[in-house]
Amino acid sequence: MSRIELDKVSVVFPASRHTEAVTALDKVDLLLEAETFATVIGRSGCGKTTLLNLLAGFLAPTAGKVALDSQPIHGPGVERGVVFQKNALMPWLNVADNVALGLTFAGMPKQQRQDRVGTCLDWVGLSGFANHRVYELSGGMQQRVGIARALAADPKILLMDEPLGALDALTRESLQELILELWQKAGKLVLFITHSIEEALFLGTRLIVMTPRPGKIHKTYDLSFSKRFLAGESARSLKADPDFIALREEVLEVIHPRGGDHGEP
Ligand SMILES: Nc1ncnc2c1ncn2[C@@H]1O[C@H](COP(=O)(O)OP(=O)(O)OP(=O)(O)O)[C@@H](O)[C@H]1O
Repeated sequence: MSRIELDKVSVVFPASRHTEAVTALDKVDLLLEAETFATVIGRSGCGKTTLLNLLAGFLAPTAGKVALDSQPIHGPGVERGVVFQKNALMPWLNVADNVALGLTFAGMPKQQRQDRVGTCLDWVGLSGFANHRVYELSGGMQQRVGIARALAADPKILLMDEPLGALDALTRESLQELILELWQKAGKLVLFITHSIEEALFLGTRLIVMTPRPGKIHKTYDLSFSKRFLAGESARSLKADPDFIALREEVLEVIHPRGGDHGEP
């Protein structure tokens, strides 16, 4: 059972010759329990990626504690899988070898590795593409490879930084549904950053709304739309639900206050 804990976490990027010091996160407290699907939304610069980088172990806090299962995070680890908007696949490797990359580094025996890669490709609907080069795949298929690669090592938590941000609307919707099905099947704790309020509301069981300067968690919401989707309701009817629309307006008001400044979310 995985559990993420942030205790009064601050991240300050020091001033440089050309820039002032930035408080990317200011005394952030957060507790995420196993099997939560946490979505994170907020204006550009509110500290979303900084939060994910702390959990991935790419960054250390300036103050406070970041822990996974009560153990402080000191650097990257196989128990944390990461998916980025640009999936950083190796173009000279085929799909299966890209998915196997971490397993190869970890020294997993070949047969076991092949079985695991086969399972993960099956999960993301790419069974027939194991021998394709990644440049032969569409953007959506490449993101599926990135997701399969992150799942291959069977991480406890999955960290996703705008994984669907570069995709067209239809591909994005189908991958949202795939990600929910994988989440249900694999039972991971997920942290998912997005700029789309609709996506954040649809996918999350816990929505984290952040505000900038300094980066803070403004409010969190417990949500049930994704569970209702997995129980059989259609995505379209959920997104038209009055509760969904009311929450969308409420969150929009925090991110883009009416009469306030109107930067990109
Ligand atoms: N390595 C760094 N050095 C200096 N400042 C940084 C660094 N990384 C991030 N920042 C600053 O910290 C703040 C938070 O950045 P972060 O990337 O976490 O925001 P974000 O919410 O993910 O933004 P976006 O939605 O645009 O990706 C921003 O003001 C950013 O300019």
